[in-house]
Amino acid sequence: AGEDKQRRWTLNDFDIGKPLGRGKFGHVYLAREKKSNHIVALKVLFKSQLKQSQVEHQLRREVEIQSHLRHPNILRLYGYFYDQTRVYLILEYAAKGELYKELQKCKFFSEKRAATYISSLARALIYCHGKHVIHRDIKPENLLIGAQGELKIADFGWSVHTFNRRRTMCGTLDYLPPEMVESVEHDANVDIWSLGVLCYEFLYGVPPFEAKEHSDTYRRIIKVDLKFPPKPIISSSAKDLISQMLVKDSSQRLPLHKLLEHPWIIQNADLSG
Ligand SMILES: O=C(O)Cn1ncc2ncnc(NCCc3cnc(NC(=O)Nc4cccc(Cl)c4)s3)c21
Repeated sequence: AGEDKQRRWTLNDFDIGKPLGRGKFGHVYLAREKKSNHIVALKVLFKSQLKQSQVEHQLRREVEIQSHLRHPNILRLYGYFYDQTRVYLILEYAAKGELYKELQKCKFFSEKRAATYISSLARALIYCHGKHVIHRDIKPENLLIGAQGELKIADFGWSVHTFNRRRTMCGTLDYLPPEMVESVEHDANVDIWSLGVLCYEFLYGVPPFEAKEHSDTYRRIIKVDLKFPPKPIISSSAKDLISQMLVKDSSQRLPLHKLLEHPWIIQNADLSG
C-alpha cells in the first residue's frame, strides 16, 4: 500500500521467521510486518561485502528501478532500510520458492508448463521495456514461483535504464547474448536472447551453449552454435520459436509482442498463468 513507501522501517517492525535461502551477499528470511501481519521476504545484505564488491550503486539503482515496477510477474521490492552494518530489502514473498530448484527436480518442463512460463515472462519484459528498463540477467536463479504457481522475475541487481548501459560480466555466461559477450553496445533485445536460452533450458534441462570451459561457451554463443538434442522429443514449433530468438543480430530477434502470437505459445501457454 502507499504508506509503506514513505515510512522509515526498522528491524523492530518485523518478526523474523525461517531462512529462505542464502545468496552471495547475505541471507533471505521469511518475515512478518508486526502492524499489518503482512508476510514478506527480508534480504539482509552486509554493508562490508557491498562496499568490498563496489556494488552499492547497483543496489541503489535496483531499489530505484524496482520502486516504479508493478507487474504480477515481477517480484515487488516494497522498500529497504539499513542499520550500522547491514542493508535490508523488503521483498514480496514467493511462496513456492526458486524456479531453478523446481527445474532440477523435474529435469525439464512439459511444453505446456514451459510455454506458460515463457509467455508470462514475455509479458513482464514487455512491461519493463515499456519503462525503458532492461533486466539483463534473466536466468533460472533469478526466477521465483508465487503461491499460485506464477513466475516472478526477481533480483534487478543487474537491470539498467536503457539510456545508460554498462558492460561488466557476472556469474554464468550461459545467458549472455553475443553482443554482451563481445561487449558491444546492447539494448532491450538482450532480454529476448536470454528468454530464448531460458525456453531451451526449460525444455531440455540444460542451456543451449553449455560447455566445460568458459572459452568454449563464449565460442558457441558467438557462433550461435544451436543444436537440438534428439531427447526429450520437442515439437518443431517450439524449436522454431527458439530459433527466432537466438539470432546473433539483435535487431532480427523475434519481438516480444510477436512471441505472444507464436503458434507454440498460443497452443501451449495457459494464458491465465
Ligand atoms: O531466493 C531465495 O533465496 C529464496 N526465496 N524464497 C522465496 C522467496 N521470496 C522472495 N525472495 C526470495 N529471495 C530473494 C530474491 C531477491 C529479490 N531481489 C533481490 N535483490 C538483490 O539481491 N539485490 C542485490 C543484492 C546484492 C547486491 C546488489 Cl547490487 C543487489 S534478491 C525468496
